[in-house]
Amino acid sequence: MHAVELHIKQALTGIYPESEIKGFTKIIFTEVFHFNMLDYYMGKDINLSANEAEQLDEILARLQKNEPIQYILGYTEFYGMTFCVTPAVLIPRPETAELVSLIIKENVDCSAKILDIGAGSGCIAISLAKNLPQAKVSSWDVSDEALKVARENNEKLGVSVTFSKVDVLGYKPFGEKFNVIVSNPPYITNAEKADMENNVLDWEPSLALFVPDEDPLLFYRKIAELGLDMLTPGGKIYFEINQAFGKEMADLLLSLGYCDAKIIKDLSGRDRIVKALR
Ligand SMILES: C[S@@+](CC[C@H](N)C(=O)[O-])C[C@H]1O[C@@H](n2cnc3c(N)ncnc32)[C@H](O)[C@@H]1O
Repeated sequence: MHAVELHIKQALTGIYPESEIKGFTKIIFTEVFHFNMLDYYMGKDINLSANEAEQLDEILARLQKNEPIQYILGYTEFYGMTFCVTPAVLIPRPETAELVSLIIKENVDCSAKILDIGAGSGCIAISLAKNLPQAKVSSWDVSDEALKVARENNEKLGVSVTFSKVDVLGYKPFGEKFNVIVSNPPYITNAEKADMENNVLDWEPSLALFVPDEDPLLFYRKIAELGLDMLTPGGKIYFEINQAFGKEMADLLLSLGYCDAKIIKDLSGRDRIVKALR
């Protein structure tokens, strides 16, 4: 084993499983120190300068505190693009890419007006804007820090999503209409915290994650009610959902007067998306 690889292993053993340590090692070698992948797999040794050795120890100290590697690197991949991420934004998840894929597939031919509620890094809105070039995409978030990251990504990735500071829970519609509304809002109940990993609980923004136990559908209900005013007739609403509430979500949309509500499973077979027509 490389001396550096051994050093990483010793620093992280007992905190992470071996497979995850191997993943971090590969990222550190190839993405941080730009070591050639082939050389890495061939077992060639890696020589670090004094500065690089110091940088490695800083990274290991952060990993020892359970900080997600994406925040340490400052970026992550989503939908074939590199998004800046900071602890002010949720790290985009693969399930969310499935939501983006579905919306692109179902709206490919139209110059839709799309509203994304809860921008975070901007991953949904920016991926839609990039892949539906005729669409006009807007996105809201209540967090100034998240909006700063989303706007930076918007500029860096060369799209023109309009990001605005809006508290959706207090929003009163004023007549603006959209063809598509999408949201991946906070949806984890406090009761579910016990099952969550420390790297999420200690590092990702609570504002992006949690809803009160007594009202887990708080954001969905408010956004679906807004949709009644803000969607054009036949307009579409798409939500990423808590797997525990698929049926409740479909029932909620039908009770509000939406039609054709469908629950869609993610690649792991869990209820993950609900969509309906206005
Ligand atoms: C689950 S994260 C989703 C982020 C991003 N869309 C994604 O899929 O990775 C939810 C986002 O909703 C935002 N949010 C929380 N409360 C809000 C509110 N009252 N109004 C608008 N946005 C809110 C959070 O700041 C967070 O960025």
